[in-house]
Amino acid sequence: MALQQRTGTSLILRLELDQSVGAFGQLTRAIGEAGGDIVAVDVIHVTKNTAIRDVTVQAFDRVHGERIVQALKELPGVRVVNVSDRTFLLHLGGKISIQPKSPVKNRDDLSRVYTPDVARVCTAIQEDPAKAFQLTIKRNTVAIVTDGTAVLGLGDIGPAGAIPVMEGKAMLFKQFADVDAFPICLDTKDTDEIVRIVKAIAPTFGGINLEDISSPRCFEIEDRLRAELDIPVFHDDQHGTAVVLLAGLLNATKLIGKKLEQLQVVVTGIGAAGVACTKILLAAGVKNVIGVDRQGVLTRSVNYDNPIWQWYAQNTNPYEVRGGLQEAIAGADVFIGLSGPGVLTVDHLKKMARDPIVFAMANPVPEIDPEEAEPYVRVLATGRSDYPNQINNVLCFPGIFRGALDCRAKTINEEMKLAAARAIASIVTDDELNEQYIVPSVFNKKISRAVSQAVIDAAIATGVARRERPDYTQSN
Ligand SMILES: NC(=O)C1=CN([C@@H]2O[C@H](COP(=O)(O)OP(=O)(O)OC[C@H]3O[C@@H](n4cnc5c(N)ncnc54)[C@H](O)[C@@H]3O)[C@@H](O)[C@H]2O)C=CC1
Ligand SMILES: CC(=O)C(=O)O
Ligand SMILES: [Mg+2]
Repeated sequence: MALQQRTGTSLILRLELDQSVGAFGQLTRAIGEAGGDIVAVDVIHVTKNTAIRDVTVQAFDRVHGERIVQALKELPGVRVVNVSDRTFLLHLGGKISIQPKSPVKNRDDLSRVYTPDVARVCTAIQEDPAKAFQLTIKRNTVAIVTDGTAVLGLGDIGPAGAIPVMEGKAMLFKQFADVDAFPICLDTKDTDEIVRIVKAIAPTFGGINLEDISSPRCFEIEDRLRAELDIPVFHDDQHGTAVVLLAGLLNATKLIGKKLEQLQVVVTGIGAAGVACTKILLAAGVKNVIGVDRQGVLTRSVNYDNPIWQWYAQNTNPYEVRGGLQEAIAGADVFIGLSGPGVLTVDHLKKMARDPIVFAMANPVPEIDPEEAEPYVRVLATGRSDYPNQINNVLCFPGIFRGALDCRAKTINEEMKLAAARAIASIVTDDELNEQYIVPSVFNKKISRAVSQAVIDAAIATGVARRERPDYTQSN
């Protein structure tokens, strides 16, 4: 309930009210009695007998919103003309658009941007394909590719249902790092077909951000595209999440005074994000990670059909813990949730070591209600923007692609990811670091520059940059 209250839903109610003394007071009282919170009132139109007003009301959730509307419908002298949900209003007609960089004002402009003069530019690129980086949108454009099979924690909701999330990612790419990103939602789940389509569209793009493709197909799709394309291919749910998780953990462990090597870490949800987070933790020095999925703890004594689980079981759970979360979490320092709501309980928290660190990162609803968990943990983080410590891949993907595009990296490798994680962590200074502030806010303007510069340095050091001196005086 508390979680719902903080999330809430905001309704704009267009109401026609009789112009009688006390009518507005009755209206506000009815909304208050139904538990709604009036956020704003706008007068739209007034006549001698009636007034039309837009009343913005905050409700706990959709059902609560419906109850408020019903209460108003039953109120004498009030007519509910229309109900709009502010979130839906923000999505009307989509959230992004394409703008030309210069106007086409006359025939001369037309013949340059289009035929006949454009043909000279086309031929120049045909003769030297690398010129596509200078003379087209390629240098600053990323494809956000999904098949809609693992959209947030909503699961397989299909490619059309995935569009709003991909549009949202495109907005964030632009706002935080001036990267032009375009949503591409594919109506196929076939691995071979996805690989073929992405390869076929790749010429337009400087990078491919794979998003919300379910495991285990996501691993093969990414591996094959990385091998076959000469532009960065980055599965955000794996690596973006892993980078931000590591940043958060580096800072959280400073607070509890433990080194990564000393930690017992439990990960629930051994899918795209869970596997990548585990890999980055192992690369950063964590020795004891225990993975738990629906069937329980992954252990090396079991043979798994899923090859990535087979790898996982061989490389984690060094003390061969068996059972479920109940067994895995006993004495654990860190819980990392990348599974779904309700997985973690207060009973689990009570079994953890002193000063527990809990990153409940499932979206949109975390593994445990943060308000329920708070009294039992030292550091708490979620993937959401309405709580402190938002561990979300948005802290990573804009800056990492900004850096990769600027140095024309062929790929995004492990060193670039580790550098990005350290850069994000370093934005929180030792003076600022506290339980409520282990990662910088998404709106901290330093992030994208710090991440992109760290990524460029790592790309140059590891020999994957094709351009060493990006020009920051240009926007792209
Ligand atoms: N905060 C962030 O930045 C991010 C959060 N996520 C969240 O992490 C979750 C997983 O995402 P992906 O790895 O992309 O999905 P995925 O579909 O690849 O993997 C999910 C895994 O969780 C397991 N799982 C589901 N419910 C479980 C339960 N009750 N107990 C144990 N295991 C369970 C599934 O069997 C599957 O192996 C989603 O809720 C997603 O929104 C994912 C990426 C980034
Ligand atoms: C944040 C994100 O990418 C996800 O939840 O899937
Ligand atoms: Mg995602």
